[in-house]
Amino acid sequence: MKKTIIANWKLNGNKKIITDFLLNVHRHLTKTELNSVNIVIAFPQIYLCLVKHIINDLDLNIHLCSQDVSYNSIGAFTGEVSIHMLKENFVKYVIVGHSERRNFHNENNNIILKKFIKVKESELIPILCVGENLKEKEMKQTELVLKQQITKILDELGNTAFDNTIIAYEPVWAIGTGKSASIEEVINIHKFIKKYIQYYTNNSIQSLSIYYGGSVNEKNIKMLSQQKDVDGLLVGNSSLNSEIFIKMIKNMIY
Ligand SMILES: O=C(CO)COP(=O)(O)O
Repeated sequence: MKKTIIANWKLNGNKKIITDFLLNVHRHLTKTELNSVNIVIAFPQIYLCLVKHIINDLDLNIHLCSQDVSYNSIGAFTGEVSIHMLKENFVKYVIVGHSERRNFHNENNNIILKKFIKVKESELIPILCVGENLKEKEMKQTELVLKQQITKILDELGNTAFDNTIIAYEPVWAIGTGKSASIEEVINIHKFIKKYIQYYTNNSIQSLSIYYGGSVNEKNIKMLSQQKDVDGLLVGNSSLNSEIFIKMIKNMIY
């Protein structure tokens, strides 16, 4: 199976920066390289339509991801973007429960569950972000926190909750800090998540992928992507520069 790289641009970029970025990717990666890795980009939602046109014009094998979605479908919800709107704009993946949404927008496990359900119902692929903060890590509560974040969804949706979905382990203390989790930590946690869900669903889970995110860069991406327990990587800061992003993709291949 191809490994995935997701560029999460958060609140960054503009039309020119995004267009130049895609032109550089087109210029510096061969067709074979582009097809060796599943490349997914989460630019700010407002640019997704523009990006789809550029990707089509350049014939780039890149998929679109949204950084968030509303759990409402239609109506008086100022500022929100619905799953239908994302679907109309060719989005394939939707990030749900990123720690920045949890922390800066007070999204709790109930809100995240509602968003997760919306994405699953629409047949887009949800990427559920989970992870502990520094205090929880220091208090050795990582597994407890992960269980709480995951169980909410299992309780509501049952054994098929995570079929054909992605869970991204993103420890909050590793995001934007330059301090990635160690390979051992990543492997252990990914194994723990998989085992916990297998246990909960009596082993009936199908095609659940587990990604890692948190200070992934051009140096550590090779080692991380070579691990069989790591199906993909979510990259913030290091994905903003096309040169580094291209280097990361090459490092995943060679
Ligand atoms: O939040 C992230 C991906 O969703 C990770 O961000 P950084 O790569 O900047 O640590």
